[in-house]
Amino acid sequence: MSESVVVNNLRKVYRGGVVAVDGLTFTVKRGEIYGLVGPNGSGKTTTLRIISTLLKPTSGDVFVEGYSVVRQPMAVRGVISYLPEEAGAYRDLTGYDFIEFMLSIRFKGRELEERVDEAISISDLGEFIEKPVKKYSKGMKRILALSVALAIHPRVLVLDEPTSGLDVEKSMFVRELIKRYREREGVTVILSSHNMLEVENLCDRVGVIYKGKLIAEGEVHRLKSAYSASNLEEVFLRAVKQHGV
Ligand SMILES: Nc1ncnc2c1ncn2[C@@H]1O[C@H](COP(=O)(O)OP(=O)(O)OP(=O)(O)O)[C@@H](O)[C@H]1O
Repeated sequence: MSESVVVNNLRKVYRGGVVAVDGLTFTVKRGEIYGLVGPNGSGKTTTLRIISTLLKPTSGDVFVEGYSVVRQPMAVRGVISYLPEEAGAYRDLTGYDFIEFMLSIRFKGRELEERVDEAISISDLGEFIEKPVKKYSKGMKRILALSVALAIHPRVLVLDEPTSGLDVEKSMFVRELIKRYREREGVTVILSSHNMLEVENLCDRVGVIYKGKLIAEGEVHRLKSAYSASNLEEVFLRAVKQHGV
């Protein structure tokens, strides 16, 4: 597998002096599902927003499919889809109108029709697709936004807390979608999550981030054995202790 996303000595200091990301380096292989885990405020969202070109790093760089987020942000945008944690949809639009509007930014004519049909099929929202988004549950809104992100056919999919606040059924639906899409399209996925169990089941590798630094990284079973831990939460606690950060 070759490299798809290369995060290189990334640092982000917000105005006011908060160091959100502090020398982060990691690589995600093409077709891999990579999970960033860490507590509130550890720098996950900041990192994902930089990868998606929504935020500029203070120093360092990220290469997405070979394109630099600093020097070639437009090229990066052409190969990436980003699902923010609070992926909103305009309340008064129907699900169908939302999908069509979002996809019309990238596609036209016949291709737009095909992508809209694909997003509707991915979302599996049945008759709700014709109802206003304000009638949707949080899970349905997230699935709607994810179906647009997938119908774009990105080479890299960036998902901030894709299942946070969703019930068991909707979380499973989202996880299955991500897995299926990776199998089918070979997309690279980077996601953040607080749900260690979910990350264990979904991700090929994880990066444990704490105070803007990567303090452990690897396949979950290897991390568990390296830290003599029975689950990822224990890995995290032992890594924090070991690194003394
Ligand atoms: N726009 C901003 N201005 C100043 N500080 C910020 C800003 N956004 C985030 N921060 C700070 O940067 C740090 C990292 O925040 P970030 O949202 O990246 O963490 P996170 O790991 O995604 O947290 P969570 O799990 O709660 O979403 C925190 O201390 C946060 O308060």
